[in-house]
Amino acid sequence: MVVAIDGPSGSGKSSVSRGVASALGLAYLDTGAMYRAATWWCLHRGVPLSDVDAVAGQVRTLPLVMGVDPQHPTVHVDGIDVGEAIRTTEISAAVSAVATNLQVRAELGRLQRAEIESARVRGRGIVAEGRDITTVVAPDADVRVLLTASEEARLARRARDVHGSDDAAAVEATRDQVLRRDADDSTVVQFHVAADGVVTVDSSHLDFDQTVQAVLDVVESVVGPRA
Ligand SMILES: Nc1ncnc2c1ncn2[C@@H]1O[C@H](COP(=O)(O)OP(=O)(O)OP(=O)(O)O)[C@@H](O)[C@H]1O
Ligand SMILES: Nc1ccn([C@H]2C[C@H](O)[C@@H](COP(=O)(O)O)O2)c(=O)n1
Repeated sequence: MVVAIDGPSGSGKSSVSRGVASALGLAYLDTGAMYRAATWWCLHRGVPLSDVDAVAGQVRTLPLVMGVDPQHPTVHVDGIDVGEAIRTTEISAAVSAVATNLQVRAELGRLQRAEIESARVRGRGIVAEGRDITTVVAPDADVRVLLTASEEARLARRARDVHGSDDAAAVEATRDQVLRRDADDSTVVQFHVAADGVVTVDSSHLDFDQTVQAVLDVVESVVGPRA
């Protein structure tokens, strides 16, 4: 089974997808982490992100290994564990420059399809999440979900993650990472409105466990109850 989940920043894609994959015994692919790893690789190799062709060339050499265990997802580039390095504010602020490079999207989309196919062939199945999984990378996935939440909920969640608080100052300091990034990313990919056949789950008024359950309910409604 392939489950595709898209949504804007802070909607809960990564954490909810891991919960769903764990519950169903599926692998888990964080495609945002692949764009972050590509950004880390370009900066590590001194490639200016404004040079579209140089970035694309560098990404074609990306020695990326994604660990797809939902309990312990990992990201290695050239043998280096970059799991923490790709979550820094520096990478979060820079990643849209790489994610809006259409040559990079073609290359990473190819790698993502290969990961999904490899899980499928091994008979394990996978939950893959990002911005264009339901529409471009795996439009033929068995289950396709758009996970949304209000701007207010998304900013508060990210503020709590990064600043340990969702007071006004923390929310303000989070705007760039959430709303500016979504605005930039939206110039090349659409993840605010569900495409035909994609089921919307709005988590604005759900807690984490309720949101995982809501997605599991969608899976069950599409593929039937688990054995
Ligand atoms: N339904 C929910 N209610 C409350 N908090 C939630 C809910 N879903 C996720 N969270 C929390 O919100 C934070 C952001 O979630 P997560 O990182 O999974 O979002 P994301 O959509 O993957 O964001 P990004 O695209 O920016 O990486 C996490 O701390 C997560 O535990
Ligand atoms: N399928 C995808 C996945 C991610 N992106 C972009 C959007 C973000 O700016 C960046 C990092 O994603 P995150 O870790 O915050 O989910 O990658 C994309 O364009 N397409």
